[in-house]
Amino acid sequence: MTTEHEQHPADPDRATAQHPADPDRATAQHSSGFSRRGLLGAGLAAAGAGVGAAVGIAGAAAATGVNPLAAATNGDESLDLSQQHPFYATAAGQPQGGIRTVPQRHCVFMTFDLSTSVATDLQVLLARWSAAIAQLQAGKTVGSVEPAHGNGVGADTGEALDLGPASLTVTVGLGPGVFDERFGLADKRPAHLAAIPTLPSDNLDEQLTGGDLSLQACADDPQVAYHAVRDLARMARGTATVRWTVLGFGRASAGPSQSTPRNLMGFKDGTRNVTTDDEFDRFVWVDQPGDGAAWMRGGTYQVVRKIRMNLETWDADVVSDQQRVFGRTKIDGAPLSGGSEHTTPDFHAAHGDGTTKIDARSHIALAAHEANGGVKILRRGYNYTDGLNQYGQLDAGLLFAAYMNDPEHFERLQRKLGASDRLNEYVSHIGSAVFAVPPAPRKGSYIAEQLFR
Ligand SMILES: C=CC1=C(C)c2cc3[nH]c(cc4nc(cc5[nH]c(cc1n2)c(C)c5CCC(=O)O)C(CCC(=O)O)=C4C)c(C)c3C=C
Ligand SMILES: [Fe+2]
Repeated sequence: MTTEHEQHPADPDRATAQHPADPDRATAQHSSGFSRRGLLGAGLAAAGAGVGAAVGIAGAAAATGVNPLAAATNGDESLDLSQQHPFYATAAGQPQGGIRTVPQRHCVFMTFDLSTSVATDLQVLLARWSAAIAQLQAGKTVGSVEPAHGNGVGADTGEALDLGPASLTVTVGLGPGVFDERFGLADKRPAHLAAIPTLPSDNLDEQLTGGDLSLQACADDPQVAYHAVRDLARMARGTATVRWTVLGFGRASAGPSQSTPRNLMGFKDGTRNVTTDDEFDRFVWVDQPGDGAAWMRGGTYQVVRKIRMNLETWDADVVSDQQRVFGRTKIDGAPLSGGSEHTTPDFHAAHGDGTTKIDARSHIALAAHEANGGVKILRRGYNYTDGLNQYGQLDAGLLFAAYMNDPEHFERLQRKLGASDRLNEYVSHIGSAVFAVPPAPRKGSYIAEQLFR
């Protein structure tokens, strides 16, 4: 598999935290210059080897369902909380972090309603957020925790002190409302930015839908991600109010060097995702931003859905049916047409009786690019839980976050999935929003500065 570090080796326009062409943005950096990765990895490997030797690896896996090899083989699972991603771009049109960035373990997503109708208030907020995010991604505070005057209010709430950058990225999005009549910015609206229409099977809660601004903070320490969003929300007081938020964990997508994680239904999620430079250029980055929206070149669109899972019903379903729902095996994530996880599914392969091995109403048969005019989207979701619902049942699901150069691509897929997907019996889309995500700013500038010129 190609690693992210091997991608875009010579294209400075695409140099980001993952792109080695630019040494400043070559990779996540160590704030201390000392990596614990090797030590942690070696420690885990030793622990795994010990377990394997004691009980017999295959025997343990069969008897308990626990894979004692996991710690030894998942090299990507060792964490280095001193790693940081730079916030500023070194050339025009480089993307913000949190899109192509190797998915971190935790994510806090929040949307805001603007409570002002003055464009300069929005401009000031974006400038203040940009400066603050640069600090936060470097593992610093956004201001004093202990003000000089004993009775002063701290600018930073302090709960991330000593935690390190933890690979934090904060991604800022602008919703359709930014371009309505309030701010005089209608002629700068990106070509494809519009509220997502009602789609089949939608069960949206108004309070979990929409927003004028979005923050997606992802980090390997949940407290670092939470602190970032909390202090940025604090900074927005008087200009924007919180609309809805979701705390995500256990990434439901994989970066190039990562093993595929599992969603709360127990299936590997993120196997067939957008990975190559060519796919990112074709399906994710905005190249044709539309009249007046040159400020969006190199950006993307973010579609977020809060999807509740009916886990009690799912857990009572037989595994063979669960596999039919997704079109893949549960343990290996292999397509039901055969092979292993990364084998290309054969949607025509049939049993002797003529029925296709991958059910035509399975999730992958309906979502695959082969069935959707070649369209792909980058999925970068997280699991979430809100505890228990009013009936004492598990309240949990998927914070589905996807990036694409035209939200119509999401709509196309969801129109089909919402109408026919076997998964619909077990899930309910309760939240939804769409945002334009501008490229990262250069140092001395801020997110979407060009929008206000
Ligand atoms: C509209 C887009 C999609 C929504 C909404 C969505 C919800 C959703 N997905 C899973 C679990 C899996 N999805 C998988 C594959 C997959 N899903 C989408 C799109 C949406 N999913 C696409 C485009 C694909 C790839 C299809 C392909 O090309 O084969 C899989 C299989 C493994 C993988 O490739 O990632 C799983 C598992 C859940 C649980 C869910 C809503 C709760
Ligand atoms: Fe899916």
